[in-house]
Amino acid sequence: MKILVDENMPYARELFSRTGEVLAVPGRPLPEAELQDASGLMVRSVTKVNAELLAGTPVKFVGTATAGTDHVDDASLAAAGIAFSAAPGCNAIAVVEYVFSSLLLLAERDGFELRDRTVGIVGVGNVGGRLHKRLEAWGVKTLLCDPPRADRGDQERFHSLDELVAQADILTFHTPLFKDGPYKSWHLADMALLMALKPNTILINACRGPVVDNAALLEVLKMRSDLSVVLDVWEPEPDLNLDLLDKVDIATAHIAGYTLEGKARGTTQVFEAWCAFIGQPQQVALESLLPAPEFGTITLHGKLDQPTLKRLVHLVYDVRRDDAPLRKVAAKPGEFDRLRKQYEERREWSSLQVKCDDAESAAMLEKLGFRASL
Ligand SMILES: NC(=O)c1ccc[n+]([C@@H]2O[C@H](COP(=O)([O-])OP(=O)(O)OC[C@H]3O[C@@H](n4cnc5c(N)ncnc54)[C@H](O)[C@@H]3O)[C@@H](O)[C@H]2O)c1
Ligand SMILES: O=C(O)[C@H](O)[C@H](O)COP(=O)(O)O
Repeated sequence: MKILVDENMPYARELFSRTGEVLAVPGRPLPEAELQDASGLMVRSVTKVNAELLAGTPVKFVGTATAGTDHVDDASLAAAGIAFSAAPGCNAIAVVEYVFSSLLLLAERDGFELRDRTVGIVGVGNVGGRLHKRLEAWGVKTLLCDPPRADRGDQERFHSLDELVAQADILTFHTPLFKDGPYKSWHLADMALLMALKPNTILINACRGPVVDNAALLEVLKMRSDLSVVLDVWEPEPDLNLDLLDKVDIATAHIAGYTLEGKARGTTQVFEAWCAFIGQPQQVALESLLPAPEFGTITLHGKLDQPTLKRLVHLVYDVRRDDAPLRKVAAKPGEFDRLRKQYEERREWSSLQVKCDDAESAAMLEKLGFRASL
């Protein structure tokens, strides 16, 4: 049995080879000839998959090691009798830590306390929900917008997008990309929304590029120098708008979810789904795969204030390590994908053990996702 796996899926070779012959291939472009004798296809978000691509091939299972699924036409796969499985939530912690890393950087640059700001979260699922919890733990006021959850009668207090725009100092998008339908998110942030943002708003997009109308954003940034913008995702990718890149404050190559843990979870979630599909169920413990973190333990004396939190956060992941390389190479074709393929190992905050002499600081660090002890 031959299984094609995206070459950007850590641990895929060693796991999938337990069940068959594995071939690691680039995701963009996918070498389609290899599908002719493949039973399974494991992709990431850069590979567009539909029944047409797989017609006439023996592929019976498609897995994506990603949270987003807009690159897969799952309805056409279902109609063709091809099973599909994704990896919901696999990299949610990574995206939350990306957002914190960015906000703490901007807070230091502009001299504000996060606790004095209101954060509007659009899309309160795996990413938005965790972001909400960690911001609340740090004492930051949040406003939540999630019409699908509100319509399902979820107990959380939700607001309209207009309310968030009117009240939030920071607006961060974490929705799937829906091109149509009742919860269409394509160009959710359009010219009108962008012009209506409060003075000095920070806008973050780490979900899908087209959720923010990039052409409109560029026009607005030419008129409004008060706004700060963090973009991890672009419209389009990989050929992002270089004028827009120049104007945003933090720019990265769709790597917000790229912790080793996040990617490995994506691989294991899809591997377990594949094993169940072929009738050989097995579970994989993430810890059995991951190497020990580079920076194990650090000692913290006294109280945890914002500058100290920033130092800890940036010790594990400083978003500038991804911003500068993108700006250097973005004009060259192929470099956006190269940065993503050759991504230097990044770990989650839980990889850092913080020894504290203050019980309150230790409790706070634990709530935020670090490992802390007294
Ligand atoms: N930049 C990255 O590396 C990266 C990593 C992970 C996920 N993502 C993207 O972020 C998205 C969110 O990830 P997730 O894991 O939280 O997904 P999720 O499905 O767990 O949560 C999405 C939430 O958005 C809500 N939603 C749907 N349509 C909405 C709308 N129009 N307005 C407001 N809310 C809406 C849903 O009800 C849901 O609660 C993914 O779909 C993916 O596209 C990007
Ligand atoms: O939806 C996701 O999970 C992320 O956007 C995804 O992980 C981005 O990385 P890619 O799949 O493109 O390698």
